[in-house]
Amino acid sequence: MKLLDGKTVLVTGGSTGIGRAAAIGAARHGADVAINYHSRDEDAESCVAEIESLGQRAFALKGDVALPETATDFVAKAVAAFGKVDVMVSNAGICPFHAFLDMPVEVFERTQKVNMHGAYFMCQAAARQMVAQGHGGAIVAVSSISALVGGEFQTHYTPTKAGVHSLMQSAAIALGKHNIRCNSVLPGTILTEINKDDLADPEKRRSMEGRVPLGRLGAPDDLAGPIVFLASDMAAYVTGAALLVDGGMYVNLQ
Ligand SMILES: NC(=O)C1=CN([C@@H]2O[C@H](COP(=O)(O)OP(=O)(O)OC[C@H]3O[C@@H](n4cnc5c(N)ncnc54)[C@H](OP(=O)(O)O)[C@@H]3O)[C@@H](O)[C@H]2O)C=CC1
Ligand SMILES: C[C@H](O)[C@@H]1OC(=O)[C@H](O)[C@@H]1O
Repeated sequence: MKLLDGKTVLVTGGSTGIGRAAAIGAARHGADVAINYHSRDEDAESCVAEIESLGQRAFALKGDVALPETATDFVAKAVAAFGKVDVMVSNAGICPFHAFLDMPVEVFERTQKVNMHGAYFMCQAAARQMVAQGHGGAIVAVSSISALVGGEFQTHYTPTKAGVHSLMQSAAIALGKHNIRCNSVLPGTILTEINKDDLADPEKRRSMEGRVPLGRLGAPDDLAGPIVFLASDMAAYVTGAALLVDGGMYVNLQ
């Protein structure tokens, strides 16, 4: 069964990792897909090619989500290409691991701007378009297990993920009257570019794996199903929710 037949889905950070898996997952479920990305031109083009090979329409637009105009431009180009916006998957994010006491101001500010401001502007631009269309929609934001727990080298990052989770709760209230649903997914540790260097340390990797009851770290595709579900009409009465997708890592106290 295809869950997103005839829908138009926008994904930020779609060149690689979780965003790419979400974009291709949406296409497998019948959606036309627009991806935003920041620097990986070849990966973005190969994502578009993979979506087109599934028989769906797709395009990639390069832009920095930290800037409000990237969001308005992305939504406008999607409307020009596909005629409408049904789903926004706000996923783009960075996590430059760094100690707290000597955190450079630029690293702190850039992380806030990409992860938090980026999510805000993208979700707002998509919501404005959905309200104008008048037939509802769905927003899925990629938060994190880190919205709920801390990280020694993530003091700049975890508050942005809590912020994204909170943004979905408030947006669910603001947009419910327009039948626009807003939910977040909270991935655990998923093997992507964002943590390649951090998990190159075998001891760190073993210790993270050891915390997962399902016995393995996640793959980007592990997020595709939950994101497609929350984007789809199967989740028609789900809004303001947060779905942990972490192999059980969060509940594993002892
Ligand atoms: N991997 C994990 O363990 C977890 C990840 N997450 C969250 O998932 C999301 C995706 O991360 P993940 O797939 O792991 O990471 P990746 O590094 O694999 O992918 C990040 C994506 O975001 C894009 N991006 C980065 N900065 C910008 C920017 N300024 N403007 C537009 N796009 C940008 C990248 O584009 P490009 O590469 O083209 O520059 C890329 O497409 C993030 O929000 C992250 O916080 C949450 C929990 C766990
Ligand atoms: C980048 C990290 O490996 C990853 O990011 C998150 O949000 C998770 O909590 C992991 O720490």
